[in-house]
Amino acid sequence: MINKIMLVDGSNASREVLIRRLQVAMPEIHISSCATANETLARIAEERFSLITTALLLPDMDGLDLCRKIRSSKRHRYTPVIVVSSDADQRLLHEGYNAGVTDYFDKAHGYMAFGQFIKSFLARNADLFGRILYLEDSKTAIASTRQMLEAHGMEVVHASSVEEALNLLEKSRQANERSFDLVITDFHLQGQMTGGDLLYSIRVRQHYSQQELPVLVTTGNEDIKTQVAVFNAGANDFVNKPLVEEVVMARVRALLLVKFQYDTLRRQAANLEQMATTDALTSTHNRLYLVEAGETFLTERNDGWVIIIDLDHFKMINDTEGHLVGDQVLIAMGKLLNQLFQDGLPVRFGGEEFVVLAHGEAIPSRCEAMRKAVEALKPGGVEVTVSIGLVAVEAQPGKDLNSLLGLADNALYAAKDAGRNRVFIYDANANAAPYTSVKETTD
Ligand SMILES: Nc1nc2c(ncn2[C@@H]2O[C@H](COP(=O)(O)OP(=O)(O)OP(=O)(O)O)[C@@H](O)[C@H]2O)c(=O)[nH]1
Repeated sequence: MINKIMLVDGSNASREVLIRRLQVAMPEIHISSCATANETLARIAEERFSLITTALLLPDMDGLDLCRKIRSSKRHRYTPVIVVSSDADQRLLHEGYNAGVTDYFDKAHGYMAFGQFIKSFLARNADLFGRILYLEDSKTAIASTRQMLEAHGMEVVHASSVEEALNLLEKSRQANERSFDLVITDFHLQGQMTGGDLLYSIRVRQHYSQQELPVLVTTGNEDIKTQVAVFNAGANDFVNKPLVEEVVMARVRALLLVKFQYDTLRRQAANLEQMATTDALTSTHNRLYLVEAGETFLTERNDGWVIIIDLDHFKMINDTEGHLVGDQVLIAMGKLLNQLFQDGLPVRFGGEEFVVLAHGEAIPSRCEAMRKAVEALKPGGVEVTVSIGLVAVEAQPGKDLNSLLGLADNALYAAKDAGRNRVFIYDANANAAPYTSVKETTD
């Protein structure tokens, strides 16, 4: 996480303005500042910063020399460094890359633009930190690789055998905890099972795709045959031993990027699906969802019911209390239906009409309880009642959802005709009768 910025500038006035611009653009970020290069070097040896900005002319050192020193430090070797200057183009073109400058803010754009520039830089270069399952059985390799990964902000969980690695993967899946973002494994292990076996289990047995769980293989053998074997086994990529930090980290970041982009796409797809099938006002399902999932829901069991609920004299509520209060009533109705029919499929059918699909012998009595609950609801102090019509799927053999909705609607009209605020059931003899006349058992 980027949360600490070091700002280096020899001029008090300029430092103050730049800090203010950063604070305005990113109030959540902690900003420290230094006036000289030596002060900066002492400070960054003590504390870890996620970004450093520096002027090109400092009282005690050239800004690019400071950058070189930052690059040779252990702690901030990979920390982005941004030069802030008004005429650095030529120098940066010739020397900046070698000195390790990451980017350049031209003061000619004005101080106002500085905060937004850094904010957008951070958004575009968000650091990639992942949880890595690391399988290696050589003690010397474990310590150094772990240290390297942790120095780059990775969380490392080590396993020394394939069995242990598979156990850790399975456990995190079962516990539904944050699973691993990347597996790094040696291809040739001393135990009975090899890195190839681990890959086989991950891809074929546990069905993780290469985007869901990337695997980076380390191998001491770089011949083409081994490379082909590594990829055939389902690895995303490989690195040769002895490991070179820059190479390993470039691969790790590229694979984490694949994984995180895949996670984001999956989350967005799930959100879109949710939005497309949910009624925005009442948070019940919408009509589209009823069409898509209704028939399947009813055929899951043989004791299904189709229920239509209509608010009584809702036009009057709108007319006397206003549409906003009307909306509050609809929201309260949606909440109640979602609560009462968590095991069912509550839907806003349109306007002030709801449909619920539900299973169980006690559905008529649950509808009567719902009617009473609406009476007691009084959302925003408004007295509200509902009329309810329902039909049992079993009593109407061969009827599809559309026809059942029509029959439930007949019962609803009978309830309205009989004076509203009541439950009517459409029975097997094509009669719509009030709830109280029906004998029922409870679930
Ligand atoms: N506030 C609000 N009103 C809505 C919304 N959708 C539909 N309505 C209103 O719901 C009312 C439905 O009125 P009617 O169909 O005449 O039914 P009713 O007044 O409930 O009468 P009965 O059903 O016979 O008891 C209309 O005034 C619509 O404008 C909505 O999203 N918000």
